[in-house]
Amino acid sequence: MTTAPQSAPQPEPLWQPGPDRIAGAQVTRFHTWAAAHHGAPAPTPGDPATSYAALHRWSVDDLPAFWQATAEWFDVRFATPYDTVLADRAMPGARWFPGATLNYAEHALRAAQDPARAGDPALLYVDETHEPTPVTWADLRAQVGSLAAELRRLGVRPGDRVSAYVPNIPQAVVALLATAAVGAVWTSCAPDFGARSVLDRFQQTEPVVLFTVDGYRYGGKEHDRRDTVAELRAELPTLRAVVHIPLLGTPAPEGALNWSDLTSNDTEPVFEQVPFDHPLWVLYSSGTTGLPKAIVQSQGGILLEHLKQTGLHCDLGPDDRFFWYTSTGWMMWNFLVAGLLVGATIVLYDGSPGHPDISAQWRVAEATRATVYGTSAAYVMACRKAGIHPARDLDLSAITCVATTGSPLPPDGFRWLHDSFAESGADLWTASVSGGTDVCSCFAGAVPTLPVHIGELQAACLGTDLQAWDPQGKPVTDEVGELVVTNPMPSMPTRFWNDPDGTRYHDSYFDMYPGVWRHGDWITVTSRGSVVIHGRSDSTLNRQGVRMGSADIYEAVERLPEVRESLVIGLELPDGGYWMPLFVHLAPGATLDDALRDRIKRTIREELSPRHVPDDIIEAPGVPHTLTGKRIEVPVKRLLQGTPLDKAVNPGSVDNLELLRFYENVARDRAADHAQ
Ligand SMILES: CC(=O)CC(=O)O
Repeated sequence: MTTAPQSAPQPEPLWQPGPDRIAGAQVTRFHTWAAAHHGAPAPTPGDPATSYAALHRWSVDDLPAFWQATAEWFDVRFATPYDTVLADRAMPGARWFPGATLNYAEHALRAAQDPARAGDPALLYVDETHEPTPVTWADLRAQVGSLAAELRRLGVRPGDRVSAYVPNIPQAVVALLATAAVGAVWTSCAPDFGARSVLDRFQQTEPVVLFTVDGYRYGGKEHDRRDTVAELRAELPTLRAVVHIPLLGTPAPEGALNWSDLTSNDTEPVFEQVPFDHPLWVLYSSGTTGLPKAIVQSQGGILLEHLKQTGLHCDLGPDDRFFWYTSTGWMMWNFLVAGLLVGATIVLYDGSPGHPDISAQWRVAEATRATVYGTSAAYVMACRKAGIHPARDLDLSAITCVATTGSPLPPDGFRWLHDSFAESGADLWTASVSGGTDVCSCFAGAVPTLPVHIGELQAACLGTDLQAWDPQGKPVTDEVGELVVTNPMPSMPTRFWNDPDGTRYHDSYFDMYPGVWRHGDWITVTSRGSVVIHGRSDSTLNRQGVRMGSADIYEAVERLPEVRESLVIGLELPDGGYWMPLFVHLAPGATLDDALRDRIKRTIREELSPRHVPDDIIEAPGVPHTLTGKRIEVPVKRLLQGTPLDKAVNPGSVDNLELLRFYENVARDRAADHAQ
């Protein structure tokens, strides 16, 4: 596989943490403590890169010691002790902390019991008015206690599924924590998902309760979802209760319970102590080519992994305000909630990133004094293109870190973030992170003690033996390979919900390299330990045996102001040939004439290589995405290969099904041309 030219051997970092930040980082303190108490190698004074590399090596070579240290460092409360840390390290099938019982929600609400913090905000809720509304730790705990008691009264038992069709509002967090307190299993969809998409998910998990809004506000408009809710109720026969959250102010429909009635008794929460591997929630894959995978993650596994991520990697603590722009239909929402585990205030924004204008997310960060702000790489690139200056025009002085995910952050995105904060004198840590729904976490990303190099994730995360492998299963460095993880992580799925013999789970990650997690991304692990993500390996472009990542092409092409978004597809033809069209969605006012075509080709040739230059450049009315905003490549490839639309894609998984008709027509026209 060829990729964008790699950085020179020792490039200048874009950013370097100062000595105070390194000394104050929680991972630094953890390292010193783990060396004293758990056999980690001693930190190398004055050399944070060597220190982190040694800590990471230890964390993957001695998994039990690392995870035991993590549990102790974060003071995880086991109601019954564990027999051993890792009884079986097989993948799939690893057995973590057998014998232990605990409760995730109990940990998320710990700060509420500190009298000094009970009146501080646990949640800061912001809608499109951009006016923050706090929910204190004490309020959050009381509401969770009340709702958990009501759920029990409704007959909800450990293991029952509790579903939610709600946006990113405080009620969603309360309902998740109450569900976890009971030991029931949470599952959510955002209310912009249509009925079919929700049913594809919830019909697999058969919930007994549905929390639902009547509608939501987005982009300055009200979106009434009462008809969809009625359809969900009709199609989910396992429901025993429906709880109505009147976001638009409508009365509860017939037979539904009122949110406020269930959450207003000031009841001490009772936390069911469940086994470590007891299911916490079911997340779903995008399901573009079939039913979404119903991914089960455990209470203990998520608790430990998220403590590690928020505390050691994002460096969050009680003084932080953690904002990630997300929805309840994306695992980054679950990751955002994890801020509570380390006592941080979490910022919930329910609204459009572009209302009233492209600066909306930055305004939320300003209004809430967010310290760590996460968003999508696509939003950063859109801000760059729009030419805004958020750090100059707003007071973003509380922000210490901007993190991105969703797709690789292109080098121009790193530069833009860094430069726009530097122009107002700020020292911004830019963290591009990558993982997935499958582990509800990151494999590589933020490390507060390491430098940031343009286009690179700082390092593999602790306890994650992340490697790039060639097709023979040999690790490669400074070369592109398949992203694999050679050791189990506690947040890996315990199973898929609807997969009794585990076949779908096994085939999703373990068929290429038995016993090793293969994620489906192309990556480079550099000799400096940083990581570059090149895109999905299931949509690889492969021209005459040379493999290329689509992300590299997007990055080059979308730098041109005329190109709003692009989609490249590589098609093996029946005659042994290869066709690689590039679809471009143009910016308003731009025209795809010969001059623009030439400029696109020249840009790709010069920035990547002649092999990356597409065979055709075709104007498209838009690029289809999954419901969590990722470009849809594989289904478009199938359409171009002649697969009918209803077989190429699961309609419930796409943001704009109509767009796919355009790609279907391209396939039809091509087939007609070839028939002549
Ligand atoms: C952490 C992630 O990898 C999030 C995503 O891109 O879905």
